[in-house]
Amino acid sequence: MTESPIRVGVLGARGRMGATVVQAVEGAEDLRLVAALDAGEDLAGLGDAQVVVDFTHPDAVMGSLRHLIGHGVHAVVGTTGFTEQRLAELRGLLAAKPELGVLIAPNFALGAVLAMRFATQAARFYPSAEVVELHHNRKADAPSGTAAHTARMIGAARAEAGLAPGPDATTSEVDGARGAEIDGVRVHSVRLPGLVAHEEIMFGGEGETLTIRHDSIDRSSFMPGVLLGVRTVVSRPGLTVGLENVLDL
Ligand SMILES: NC(=O)C1=CN([C@@H]2O[C@H](COP(=O)(O)OP(=O)(O)OC[C@H]3O[C@@H](n4cnc5c(N)ncnc54)[C@H](OP(=O)(O)O)[C@@H]3O)[C@@H](O)[C@H]2O)C=CC1
Ligand SMILES: O=C(O)C1=N[C@H](C(=O)O)C[C@H](O)C1
Repeated sequence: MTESPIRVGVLGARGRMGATVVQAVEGAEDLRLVAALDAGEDLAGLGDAQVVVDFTHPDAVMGSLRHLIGHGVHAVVGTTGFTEQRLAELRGLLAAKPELGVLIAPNFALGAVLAMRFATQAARFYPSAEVVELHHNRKADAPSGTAAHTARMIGAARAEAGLAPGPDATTSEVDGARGAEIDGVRVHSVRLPGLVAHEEIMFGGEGETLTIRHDSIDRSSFMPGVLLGVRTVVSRPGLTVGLENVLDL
């Protein structure tokens, strides 16, 4: 007997990512699109969705997640803006719903996940690391969720290896010229029309540099990861942060 398709709802359905997700879900035989909502639409319109995919806005996502968890709906979230405080709140809400899964991934592109993994492996071998992320100029947040996640992963690997802050002789700077500091790692944001989503992770050491670069040149790059998330989250209770955990990297 064939299994019934997973019923999927999409939040942010008229946005750049949401519209691409709608198409991807419609094209998948084992999934059925049951709702596609955007800003201002009542979440009751999600109907009997089993899994909801959220690509909206950092200011909107927590409200939606509170509703989804309260109504027993699994969630796959690409929206950025997750702080430790937000994650702690979600863990608290999920504790009362042991069967429910929420997957939050700052980046659903396979290459971006691999780039972060490779960067984490490289981190302990170099005294200095910096991240440059480059995106389209319609992006709401800076730095990107991916760059923040990358910096945190590198920062953790550096701390575990007992590395001191990278050597840096800067004593005078224009505000912002050295980027934002996340867990001891400098992160720089570029916004230009024509770009989609790109990241360079740069390491410097004695007489050499190592650069790991990933480019999403089309939003279709995120879809295999999103669909994998939808198929996985229904049998993965609790909060999962990062697609690397689903891919078991
Ligand atoms: N994890 C990943 O792999 C990726 C993550 N992202 C992230 O996804 C998010 C969306 O990006 P993108 O698609 O480019 O943004 P867009 O602005 O193109 O799309 C967001 C859509 O969500 C709508 N929206 C806002 N609030 C709500 C709400 N409460 N309920 C339903 N819909 C809402 C917006 O409507 P309106 O415009 O009217 O406000 C808009 O149509 C960002 O945080 C981005 O960083 C993006 C790409 C990949
Ligand atoms: O807004 C985007 O476009 C993207 N957002 C995510 C992020 O902030 O990391 C993922 C990807 O970089 C595209």
